[in-house]
Amino acid sequence: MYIDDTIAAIATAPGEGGIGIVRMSGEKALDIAESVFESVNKKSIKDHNPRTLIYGNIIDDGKIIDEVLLAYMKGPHTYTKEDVIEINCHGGFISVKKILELVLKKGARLAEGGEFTKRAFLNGRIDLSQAEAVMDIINAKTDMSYNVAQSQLEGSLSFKIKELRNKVTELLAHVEVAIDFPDEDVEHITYENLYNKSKELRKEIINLYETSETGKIIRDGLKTVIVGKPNVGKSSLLNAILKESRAIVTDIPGTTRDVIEEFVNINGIPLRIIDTAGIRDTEDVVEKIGVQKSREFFESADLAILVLDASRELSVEDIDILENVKNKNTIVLINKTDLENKMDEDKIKEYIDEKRIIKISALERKGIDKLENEIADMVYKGNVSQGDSVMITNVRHKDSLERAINSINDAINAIEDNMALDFIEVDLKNIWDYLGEVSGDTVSEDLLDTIFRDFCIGK
Ligand SMILES: Nc1nc2c(c(=O)[nH]1)N(C=O)[C@@H](CNc1ccc(C(=O)N[C@@H](CCC(=O)O)C(=O)O)cc1)CN2
Ligand SMILES: Nc1nc2c(ncn2[C@@H]2O[C@H](COP(=O)(O)OP(=O)(O)OP(=O)(O)O)[C@@H](O)[C@H]2O)c(=O)[nH]1
Ligand SMILES: [Mg+2]
Repeated sequence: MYIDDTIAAIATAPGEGGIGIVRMSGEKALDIAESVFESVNKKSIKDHNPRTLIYGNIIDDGKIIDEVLLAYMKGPHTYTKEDVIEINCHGGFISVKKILELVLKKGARLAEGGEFTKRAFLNGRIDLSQAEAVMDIINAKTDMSYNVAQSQLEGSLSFKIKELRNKVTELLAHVEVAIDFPDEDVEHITYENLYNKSKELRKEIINLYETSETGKIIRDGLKTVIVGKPNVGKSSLLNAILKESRAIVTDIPGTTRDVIEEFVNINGIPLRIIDTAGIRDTEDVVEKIGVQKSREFFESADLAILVLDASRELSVEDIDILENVKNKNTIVLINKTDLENKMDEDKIKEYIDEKRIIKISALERKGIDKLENEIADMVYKGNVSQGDSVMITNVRHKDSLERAINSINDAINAIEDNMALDFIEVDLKNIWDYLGEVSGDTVSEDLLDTIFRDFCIGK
């Protein structure tokens, strides 16, 4: 693919900072840079060694805009494989904005989100899963999500997909030979061979697919909603987990009106923890909206933490919420265990597995570690992942693998039914295509646009 325009964007985060970077990529990057930059030694950019920082000024209409360091990287040995110019100017809002406007005036086009990385993909430096990993690195919330993304950027997933696709190619070759040179003996061996190899391949794809459950949580976080009736200590729990006084805590029921959302790292799992308004029937208009929101958040949660008050008897409201959570991923916390116990634990066990009932005191920060361990157990299901094996973290990849598995099931059924080899060939080609969606070998232009649109500007 030939790309002929030159893109520009601010690559650093907006705001006050020591240095800001304006970045350009494309055929005209060097010419545009030459037209706005004056090095102190008066030599043009191209007469300096590429990939060295050149000290000088950005000039517009004879006026100095900013004192900068400029780098010229000559394609194809660059991030995008095109000519790249980076201008390191002073940070803050104004300098970067002025320099960006100037290079746009000189013929560059404002880059779309992720467009530099998209070019790295289109120009063949990295595959699509690596490009997506770049974004995951930027968005990583814990060391573990970072490590998985880093390993994908290095090509761990690309390599695995290549390996799987090579196996499909081998199978296809067998099938094609048998189609081209029909012979009963050969055909018999082909079917048996195909059957065994297809089953091995299915196992391998399924193994990879199954990492996606944990993988998604490692990348996107576990949406965890704290629910319960008013005054049981939900906000106190949030504060205890965050180790800071984030939410307002009072002894007045109905204190929390809106949802409060924070990220916290629990044994490597990014937990999106959400404190909600206590659920009860109320005439207060504001509180009513809060209660409605609590219910909505609770519906879409990956994990519900139901808080009960140990110093009171189980009420109708508690039981009502218990009824709602019993079919979900739920942990029940019996809070305020520092006070005299009035809670009938046996009754709770009728709704929730005993293992998922934990006694805590949010006030004294007791039992929080037990809660954290239980969450980690639920996510890792015993097999603690360090995030160093090949892992599926991206829903798009998961969906493609699912399609590949369906096709290999079709192929295996076709072999079992002794169907004509042409049918099996079609299934195998589908597997090849679906696996190729992960690496980006077989994706449409539209899909690429949707994928890169979510990236940040300047990446
Ligand atoms: N200033 C700056 N910092 C940055 C980046 C950048 O583009 N600019 N990066 C990104 O945003 C990341 C670094 N990633 C990069 C990846 C590849 C190449 C590159 O030029 N690759 C060539 C040359 C390799 C070589 O010298 O052998 C290639 O692969 O052909 C550059 C940066 C992080 N830091
Ligand atoms: N003794 C004791 N008191 C607690 C504990 N946890 C919370 N409390 C107290 O219970 C009261 C209510 O706490 P909150 O955290 O505001 O309760 P909430 O569930 O968020 O209440 P709403 O926002 O109104 O739904 C406060 O007075 C807390 O200090 C605990 O473990 N032990
Ligand atoms: Mg509260």
